[in-house]
Amino acid sequence: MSELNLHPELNPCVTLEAFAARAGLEQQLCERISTLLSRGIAERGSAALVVSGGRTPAALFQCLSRQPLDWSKVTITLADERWVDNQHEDSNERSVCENLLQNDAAAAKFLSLYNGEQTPAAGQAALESRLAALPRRIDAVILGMGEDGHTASFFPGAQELGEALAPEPYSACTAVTPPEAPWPRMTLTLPRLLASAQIFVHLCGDAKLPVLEQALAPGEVEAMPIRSVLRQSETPVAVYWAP
Ligand SMILES: O=C(O)[C@H](O)[C@@H](O)[C@H](O)[C@H](O)COP(=O)(O)O
Repeated sequence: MSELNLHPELNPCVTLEAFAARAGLEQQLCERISTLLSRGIAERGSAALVVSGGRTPAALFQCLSRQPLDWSKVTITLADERWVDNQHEDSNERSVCENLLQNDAAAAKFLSLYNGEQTPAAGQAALESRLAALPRRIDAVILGMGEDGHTASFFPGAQELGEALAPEPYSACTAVTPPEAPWPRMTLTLPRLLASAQIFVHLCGDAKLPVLEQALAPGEVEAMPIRSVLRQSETPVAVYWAP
């Protein structure tokens, strides 16, 4: 593991770490998340974990699923979801069920972002109520990043991006129509994601490094919405990258 020195004036809330291999990244990230969840259980009797979809986290999920903690006291939900049912190959919930809700972690509670309404907008109010069951502060949030600089479903050019990033009026989730990515989405909002003890940005592959470097450089948040996470000063953010 080594320092990633991609930008001199790095936000003091953000750390960047490069790993020689994905296995080393996944092991460290798995241990840190396990520690955060165990601390939440010890302090409050329960813990909450927000994970992302996409291709990157499957091996991390499998490592987490074998962590020996009291998963029956952990609630897991997604940072965002494609508006498809959980049997669909593009469903993030399906990936969580197949890779994370297994082994020891099979005992965890999962809070689905998809509720069968015709559109995310139609399902938003009911989901907002369901998300109220989450603790005020999430113990750990795992985010990914697309090569366009999106994270969760904060897509550049999405007409709902402003609503997803706005601190007020508060909402925990919002519907998003990505200009290019498939499927309408439901995403947790930035305020909901930032109300957490620790955010991890989990990146793999050489293609993600220049995108991260550009995201850390000056520029509009709307052009690379992951900047909203990298520039805030409320929540510690650890960026982990492996080739
Ligand atoms: O629903 C999604 O697709 C994710 O939540 C999204 O934000 C993802 O984290 C990035 O697109 C990275 O995806 P990869 O891990 O596949 O590169």
